[in-house]
Amino acid sequence: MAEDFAALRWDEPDEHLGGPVLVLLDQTRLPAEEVELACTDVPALVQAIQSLAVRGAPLLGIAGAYGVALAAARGYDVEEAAEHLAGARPTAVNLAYGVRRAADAYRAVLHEGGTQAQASAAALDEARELHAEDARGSARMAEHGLRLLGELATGGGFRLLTHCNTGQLVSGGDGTALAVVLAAHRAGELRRLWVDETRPLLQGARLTAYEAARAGMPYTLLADNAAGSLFAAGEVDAVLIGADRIAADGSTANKVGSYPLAVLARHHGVPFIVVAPTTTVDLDTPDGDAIEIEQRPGSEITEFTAPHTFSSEMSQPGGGVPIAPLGTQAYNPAFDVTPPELITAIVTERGVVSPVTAGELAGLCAQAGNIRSAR
Ligand SMILES: CSC[C@H]1O[C@H](OP(=O)(O)O)[C@H](O)[C@@H]1O
Repeated sequence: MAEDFAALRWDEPDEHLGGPVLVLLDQTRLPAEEVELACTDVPALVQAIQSLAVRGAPLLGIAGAYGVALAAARGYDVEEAAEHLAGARPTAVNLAYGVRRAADAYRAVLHEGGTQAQASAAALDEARELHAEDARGSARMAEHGLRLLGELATGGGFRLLTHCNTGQLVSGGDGTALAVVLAAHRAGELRRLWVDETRPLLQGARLTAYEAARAGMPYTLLADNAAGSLFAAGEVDAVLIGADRIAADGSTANKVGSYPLAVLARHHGVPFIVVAPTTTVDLDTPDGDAIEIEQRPGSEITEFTAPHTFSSEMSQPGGGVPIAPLGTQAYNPAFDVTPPELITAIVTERGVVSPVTAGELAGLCAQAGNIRSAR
């Protein structure tokens, strides 16, 4: 595969499949296999979202919008589809936002007396626009983020640590945090990318390493527990992470393990940078306590499932190799919340918020037109 690739695509009606198809690169099979999932109905897409075959906040929004378009094009109940899609995963605000964008476009045409076919076309147009917006936004985040690193770093190239996966696999473009890393690499300014493996689902080891290798980046994989020793050794110039929901006060929900990195970064005087589009900011969620954190099956902790079989067994107890005594209870939040005071800057497509305050964030979102939440 070339360095760039598409995490999803819309295929026009296929006579064998009875209509349009949303094709996903199945991220649960990476890096062992590059397998495509052809979603022809909403339950299949919801399952793909819940199993993380398609994942990452911005891409969830794009997939949600295409899911509404798929329902409309195939004659399913669009309101039911929108509710099912928006509720597939609770934390990433982009999912509900993308669903709402396409559903509102569909409803508007019907409200104005348009036909079902016209309304269906409007939903697809909105999904495609959201997809294109995300790609454009990704490029702008990379620019803003690279400029910020230049202001923060001391020359000689950046040693950046990242957590989870925030590249082309979560976006219509190069991603969010990893888009900044890729821009640094392309500018010859990436000295080292430290990649947290990101237990339990290993998005770092499986996906970020996959993207970094394809891009030819100098990267090193590490166990999540090893990050502290890198900070202590002075080997990290900045931490760059994505986000799933940013509350109005700047509290940021991201993959579990992000908050400890923020504490380490503060202790060691290392910039902790969140990179996310303004569509990830939810002004109706006042603070971190109000963010719903997805709790995932304990079997993801108590069992190890080889990546090549993730899609079939990930959330079914007994599917993997037990790494804890049978019957062990496990605590498995998919995300944690970093308070604004531990965040050096939030980089968006509209610019950089630093320090992170409610006023600065609201002002930036107003510029972006995102003055209401996904609800
Ligand atoms: C830039 S969005 C990527 C974001 O999504 C990941 O969560 P998941 O893999 O569960 O979808 C993680 O929080 C990343 O930071």
